Amino acid sequence: MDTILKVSHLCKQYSGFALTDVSFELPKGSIMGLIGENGAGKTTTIKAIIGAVRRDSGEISLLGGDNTGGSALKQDLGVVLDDSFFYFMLNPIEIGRILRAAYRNWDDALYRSYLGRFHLPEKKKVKEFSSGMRMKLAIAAALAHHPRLLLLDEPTSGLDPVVRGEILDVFLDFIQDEEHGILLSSHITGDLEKIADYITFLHEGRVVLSEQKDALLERYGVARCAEGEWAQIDARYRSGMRQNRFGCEVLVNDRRAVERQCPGLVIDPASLDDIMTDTVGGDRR
Ligand SMILES: Nc1ncnc2c1ncn2[C@@H]1O[C@H](COP(=O)(O)OP(=O)(O)OP(=O)(O)O)[C@@H](O)[C@H]1O
Repeated sequence: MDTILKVSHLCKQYSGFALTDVSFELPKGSIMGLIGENGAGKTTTIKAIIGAVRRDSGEISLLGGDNTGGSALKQDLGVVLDDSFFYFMLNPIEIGRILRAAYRNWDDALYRSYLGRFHLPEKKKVKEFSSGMRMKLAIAAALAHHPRLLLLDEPTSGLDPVVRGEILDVFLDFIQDEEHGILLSSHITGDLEKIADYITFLHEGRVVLSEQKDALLERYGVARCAEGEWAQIDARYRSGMRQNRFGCEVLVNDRRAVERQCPGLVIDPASLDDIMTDTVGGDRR
């Protein structure tokens, strides 16, 4: 597998929180969604990848080298962090002038085409932008120097569904180039179901799973059980359980095997939300 990003055994300790043994690989030409509850460690992972957070141990290889490549590496990376700082007193055109000086491959025509595509006023000060407009500006700026790898921390948060759809289309266009890759964190799992090829799920600083999204959604299911019915499902297939008014829902990690084992049981496909909430939140028996 030709990877564009490989994180191996990454550890980072803060007081009260530890990122522990985080490993995953992003193949070229694909999009990975990083999911997990608030405080799971998604931003810390992305910051460690770009070197904004010093790791305690582990290896990070991106774009074929380690992540200490300095400014040469920066040219190939497009980054949007959830606390992206912008020059609030400037307008998008003035910001473009600053970024042109920082990036060898800065493409002013491309930048302005994104400003147009995202309906951003070129001459309005950023301090007068809504949070959604600021996010769109951050994405336009991240794309306009022709990066190969995009690292995006919650790029669609705060955006309405129509704009989210437009941004997802931009990501899908970007990934048409087989040499490109995208790692993005999001709480909007529906967006990831649409565009991600891989999912990495963090919980309390550890990787719960990291695999191909289609395989994951194919494998997992939600069994709708009447009271007591859950016990017939082999314990090794039960990944989580949630009580409801009619009995309980059991998250199963091998739908086909459970269908064979319990032919009468109704098993629906699981969503990423089901997998996240039931794996870490449910009542596990
Ligand atoms: N500079 C820091 N010093 C101490 N603790 C930190 C620091 N940065 C992050 N943390 C802690 O690390 C943990 C993980 O935070 P992180 O921002 O990586 O989570 P997240 O998964 O991105 O959360 P969210 O979905 O809320 O954005 C949190 O408990 C946070 O308080």
